[in-house]
Amino acid sequence: MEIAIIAHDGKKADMVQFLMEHKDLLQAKGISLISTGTTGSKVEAAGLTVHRFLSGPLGGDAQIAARVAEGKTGMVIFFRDPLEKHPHEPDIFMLMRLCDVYNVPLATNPATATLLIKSV
Ligand SMILES: O=C(CO)COP(=O)(O)O
Repeated sequence: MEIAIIAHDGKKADMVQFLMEHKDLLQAKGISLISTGTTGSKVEAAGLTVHRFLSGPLGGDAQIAARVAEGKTGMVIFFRDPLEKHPHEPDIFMLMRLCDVYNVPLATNPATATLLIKSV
């Protein structure tokens, strides 16, 4: 199963903590991870293998949205920062919208992500 990992800058520390807590499970289940560019470097630093797409503001969210639409990505874990403005907001909403269009599980905070990852 392919899972997308994305975090806004203000949430990257939370994402790293989440990954460290669930690293064993992610590796044991043979999950392949994909990520937006800068988030991907954090995923790698956490000791996990990940395929990195472009940085979010440069089209990375759109690339992952396309994979959701194509049926390639089965879950999206996207720690959004609700207290910041983002120049690529249309891409962010597109990704979330396509998760709903294609009924792909989407977690936007650590509490939901923890529940979702335990169900894999
Ligand atoms: O902006 C993002 C998600 O909308 C994340 O992009 P980065 O992982 O490149 O910081």
